[in-house]
Amino acid sequence: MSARATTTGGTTGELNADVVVGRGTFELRARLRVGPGEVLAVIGPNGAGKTTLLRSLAGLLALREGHIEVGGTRWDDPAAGLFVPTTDRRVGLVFQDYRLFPHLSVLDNVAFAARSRGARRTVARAAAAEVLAVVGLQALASRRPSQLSGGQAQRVALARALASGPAMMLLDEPLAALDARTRLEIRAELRRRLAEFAGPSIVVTHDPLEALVLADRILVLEDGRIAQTGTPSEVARRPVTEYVARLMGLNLYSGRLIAPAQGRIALDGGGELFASPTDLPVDARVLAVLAPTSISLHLGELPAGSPRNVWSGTVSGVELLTDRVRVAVSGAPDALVDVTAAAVAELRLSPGQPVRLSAKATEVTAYPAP
Ligand SMILES: Nc1ncnc2c1ncn2[C@@H]1O[C@H](COP(=O)(O)OP(=O)(O)OP(=O)(O)O)[C@@H](O)[C@H]1O
Repeated sequence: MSARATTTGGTTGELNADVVVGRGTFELRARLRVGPGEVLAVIGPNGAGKTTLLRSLAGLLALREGHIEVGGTRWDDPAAGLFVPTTDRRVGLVFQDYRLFPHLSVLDNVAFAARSRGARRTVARAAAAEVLAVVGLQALASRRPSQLSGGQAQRVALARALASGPAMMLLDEPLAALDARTRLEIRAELRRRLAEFAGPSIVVTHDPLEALVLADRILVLEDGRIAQTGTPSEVARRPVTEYVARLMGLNLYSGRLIAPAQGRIALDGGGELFASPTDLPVDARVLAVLAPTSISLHLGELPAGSPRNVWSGTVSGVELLTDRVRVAVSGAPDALVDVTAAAVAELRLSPGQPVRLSAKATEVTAYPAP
C-alpha cells in the first residue's frame, strides 16, 4: 500500500520515529523526535548505523518494525502495511557528493523537484530563480555542475533540496567533501539556512565541530543504538561514552563515589580521583571528565600545597597537535595531557619516561552514569 504525504510546500511538523531496521546481520533500533525547526546532528563511529537511519527516514530502506511520521503524516508503518516511497516523502536530501544532475543547468537542477511534480517549465524555473536569488546564487544559474567549485556545488545542492518544499531536511555528511577553508564558510551558511527552515532537519556528520556548531541537539549512535542525546553543550561537557569523550577531547573515567562531600571517586580501572563535592549519594555510579589541558606533568615529587589529584604514570606516546603536544600517559588512571612543546623539551618527555600527574579537584566534573 502506498499513501501520499502532505504536499503543501509549507508543511511543518515534528518527526516522530521509532526505527527498527536491519541490514544483513546489523540491526538499528532508535526512537527519535525532532521538532519543527530543530536541527539534530547524528554522530557515531563507522558502522554505527547513521546512514541506515537516514536512508530509512528518506524511504530508501523500509522499516522492519516501528513507524515514521512527519507532521502527523505516516510515511512508514509496517504493522499497518504502509510505506510511502521516497518520491512522495517531501524530504530535502543533501548528500556528501551532492548528486547534482550533470546534464542540467544550476537553474534546472533547482527547478527539478517542481518539474517532477508536474509544474510547467516556466513556473518551475521562475520559482527556482527566486530560490537562487535568496541564496545569492543567481550568477551561477546557467552553469553546469561541472563548472562549479565544491563549495558552489554544495550550495546548489542545498538550494535544490530547500526548493523542493520539503517537510524534513536530511543531510548526509554535507560538508565532508570540502577543503577546510571552504567548509568553514559553507558551514556558517548551512547553519543559517537550516535555522530558517521550518521543518525538522537531521545532519549526519563525522565532524564533532560541525555537530556542535550546526545542531540544536546531538544524537550519538553506537552499534545501532542511541548512546546519548542532548544539547551540544551537554554532550560536550558530559559525554557518556568513550567515543564521545575522545571526540570532544576529554578524559572520561567511570567509577563509584566513595565520599560525596570530598568528591572522592574510586575508579573502575584502578586509582582514585577527587572531583568537586557533590550531592550524589555514597556508592553512586558516576562518570568523571577531565580535560587534557587541566592536567600538569612533573618530574619528581610535587611541592606541598599541590592539587588534590596527584598520581604516577609512564609516558606511552607523544603526538604533535597544531598548537600543542598531546602526551598519552599510562597509569591509574591513564590520561591524555596537553602540554606546550617547550614543556616536552624541558621535561624530556618520550615514551617510557616516568612522570607525576596533577589536577585540581575543581577541574574534575563528576555526574551520574546513565
Ligand atoms: N547493503 C548492506 N548489506 C548488509 N549490511 C550493510 C549494508 N549496508 C550497511 N551495512 C552494515 O550496516 C551497518 C551500519 O552501516 P551504516 O552505513 O548505517 O553505518 P554508518 O554509521 O553510516 O557508518 P559510516 O560512518 O562508516 O558511514 C554496518 O555494520 C554495515 O556493515
